[in-house]
Amino acid sequence: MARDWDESDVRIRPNKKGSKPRTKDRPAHADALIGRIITVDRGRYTAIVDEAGPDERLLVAARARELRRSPVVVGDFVALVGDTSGEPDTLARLVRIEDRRTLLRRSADDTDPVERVLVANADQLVIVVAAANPEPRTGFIDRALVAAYDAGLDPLLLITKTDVKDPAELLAHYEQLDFTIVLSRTVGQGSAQPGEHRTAHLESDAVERLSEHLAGKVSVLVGHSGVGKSTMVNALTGSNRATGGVNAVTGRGRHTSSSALALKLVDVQTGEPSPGSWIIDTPGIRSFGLALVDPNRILRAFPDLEPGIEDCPRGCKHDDDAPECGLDGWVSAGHAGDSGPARLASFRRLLAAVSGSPTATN
Ligand SMILES: Nc1nc2c(ncn2[C@@H]2O[C@H](COP(=O)(O)OP(=O)(O)OP(=O)(O)O)[C@@H](O)[C@H]2O)c(=O)[nH]1
Ligand SMILES: [Zn+2]
Repeated sequence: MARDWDESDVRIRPNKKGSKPRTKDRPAHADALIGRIITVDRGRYTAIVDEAGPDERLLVAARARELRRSPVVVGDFVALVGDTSGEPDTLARLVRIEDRRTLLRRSADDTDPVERVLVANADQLVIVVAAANPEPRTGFIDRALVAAYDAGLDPLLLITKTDVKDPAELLAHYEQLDFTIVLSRTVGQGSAQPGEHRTAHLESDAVERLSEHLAGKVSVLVGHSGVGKSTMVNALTGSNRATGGVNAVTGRGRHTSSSALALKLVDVQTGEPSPGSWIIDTPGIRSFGLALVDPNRILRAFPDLEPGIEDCPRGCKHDDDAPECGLDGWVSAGHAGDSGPARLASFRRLLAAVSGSPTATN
C-alpha cells in the first residue's frame, strides 16, 4: 500500500514560516516504511520493519537533519526512507517520529526539570526487586510507581529471589495497591546442567506466570543491579546476554551500551517469538527523578480517593502536612471503602517520594 506511493505524489506546500513541510496536512515521505526502534547506540538507530511479516528485517538508520534535536528512543515508531534493504553496511534515513501513545521519562533528579525521554509506546512497567540480596527498597518501588502512572503505563511488581527470603513483609506493604505482583525464585540452587548457562535456574512456573502478563504488550523492566533482571530476561527471551547471544534480535554482537534494548518475548512452550510482545531492558536506568510529575497526576492513579479533593482548600498539596485536606474526611466517611485509610497512606507515600521527604526513603 504505502509503497505504491512515490515521492512525486507528495506535494509539499511552501511554508511561509520556514522550510518545515506541512506534515499535518499531508505527511512528507508518505512512501516511508514504519519501523519500531529497538535500540539506540551513538546516533545509530536500529529499527525492525515488517514486524512478524514475510520481510521482517532490521535496519540501521541515522536521523535526518531536521530531527537533529528530537530525541528518538527505544519503542518509537519512526518513518524510514532511503536504503531500507537492511543489507549489511546500509544506512536508512529516519525522517519522522510517529505520535507516541505513552512516554516514560524522568528528570536527572527530583529538582532538575530537564526531561530525559527514556522509552516510548510501552504498555507496562515491570518493577523488579529482590526479596533479599539486595534488600528491596519501598522508596524505589514507590518512585517507579509514580513514574509508571505518570507515563500512562500499568505497573507490575516482580519480586525475585523468594527462595532466599519470604516476601510477606514487602507484600503487606502493597496489599492495598491495585497492581499485579509476580513472585519468582530459583530452584536447585542454580546447579548448572550441561549445556545450561551459569545463571540461576528459575522456577518455570514463575517464568510462565510473568510471561502471561507480558504477552502482546511492550514492557519496560527497571530494577537495581543484582536483583536478577538479566536472569529473568534471558529466561523470557531465550537470549543470554552474558554470552552475547542478544544478536538474534539486534543483529549485532553483545549489547555493550547502557541504553535501553528491546527484545522479543519468546513463547515459553514453543520457543517461538510471541507476536507483538517486547521486553525493554534498561541497564542505564536505576531510578527516576520525578521533578516533572505533577502531584495531581499521582492522584489520578487513585480513582477511589480522587473525588475527595473537592473539599480541599485551594492549592492543597494533599500531603501529611495538609491538615484541611479533604481526603482525610473522604476516607474517614468511608467513601473509599475499608481499604481507604491504607490507600490514602499509600498515596501520601508516593507524594512524599516526589517531594523527597525522608519518610519515603526506606
Ligand atoms: N537465589 C536466587 N538467585 C537469583 C535469582 N534470580 C537471579 N539470581 C542470581 O542473582 C545474581 C544476579 O542476577 P542478575 O540476573 O545478573 O541480576 P541483574 O539484575 O541483571 O544485575 P545487573 O546485571 O548487575 O544489572 C546472579 O547470581 C543470579 O544467578 C533467584 O530467583 N534466586
Ligand atoms: Zn487535599
